Amino acid sequence: MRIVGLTGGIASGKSTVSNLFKANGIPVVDADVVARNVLKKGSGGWKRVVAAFGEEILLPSREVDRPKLGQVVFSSDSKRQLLNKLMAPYISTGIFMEILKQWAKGAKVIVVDIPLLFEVKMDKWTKPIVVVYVNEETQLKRLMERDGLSEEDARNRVMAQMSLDLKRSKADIVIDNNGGLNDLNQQFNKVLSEIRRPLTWTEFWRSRQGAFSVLGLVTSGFFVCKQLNINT
Ligand SMILES: CC(C)(COP(=O)(O)OP(=O)(O)OC[C@H]1O[C@@H](n2cnc3c(N)ncnc32)[C@H](O)[C@@H]1O)[C@@H](O)C(=O)NCCC(=O)NCCS
Ligand SMILES: Nc1ncnc2c1ncn2[C@@H]1O[C@H](COP(=O)(O)OP(=O)(O)OP(=O)(O)O)[C@@H](O)[C@H]1O
Repeated sequence: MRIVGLTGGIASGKSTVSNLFKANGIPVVDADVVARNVLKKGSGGWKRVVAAFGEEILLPSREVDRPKLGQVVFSSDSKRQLLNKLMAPYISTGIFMEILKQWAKGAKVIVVDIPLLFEVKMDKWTKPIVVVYVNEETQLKRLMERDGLSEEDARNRVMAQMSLDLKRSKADIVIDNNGGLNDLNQQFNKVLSEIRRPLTWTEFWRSRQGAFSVLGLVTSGFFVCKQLNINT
């Protein structure tokens, strides 16, 4: 199985690109969705986060008040690191389970959309790595417009991540999303044909089909050897 890593900065356009992959029949595992699920009321992640940050981060429904927790962690490095530490095991297990589900369904190529792919060192599990790049001005403008944030809050969120220039230098494929959606679509089509190229042998053995082929080979090898032993 080919596990494509999709990353970038906050509001650089990862979800927009993810939607293009989905529209073309490529399954996407979204780390933000996994992170949301592990913070649902009553879950293990929720309990640890409430124990560490207190009941003041809860809504009357006792679900986490996400904008409030965002305010807390995006204005303090130490609090963000604490949240990351508490949630990391739940998020990585959740992502692994989603990948496993796709493997069991027989998917040959999947995309894993992880904003913090490099920061949490999950880049070693994905190849190729696609970085959706924008310059800081476009990033801040799109972030402020989409989430209704002040410039200061938007800058805090951008600063909470590895710089996009550094991420770009670590990419196998860069999508420059400074232009409009037509431009993005054209670049996307090239990326799509790149990631749909035939699997390498290593990727093939990692797929469900490859694993069953190994099992089939081992089983028939066993019976052939047994037969040879009987006949000699
Ligand atoms: C702080 C929270 C509650 C704010 O929720 P909110 O709904 O406002 O934002 P959302 O989850 O949609 O995230 C939006 C974007 O913020 C960025 N972001 C989220 N968490 C972090 C973080 N810990 N460090 C840096 N950037 C982050 C990502 O680019 C993400 O795509 C939430 O982001 C969270 O639980 N973060 C910790 C989990 C995490 O690390 N998520 C990233 C997945 S790898
Ligand atoms: N090429 C583009 N032209 C104009 N607007 C765009 C373009 N690409 C994305 N956008 C807009 O920019 C905003 C951010 O994009 P998107 O939500 O895809 O980013 P993201 O990287 O997934 O963000 P996050 O890290 O917060 O999950 C959205 O409002 C989206 O509609």
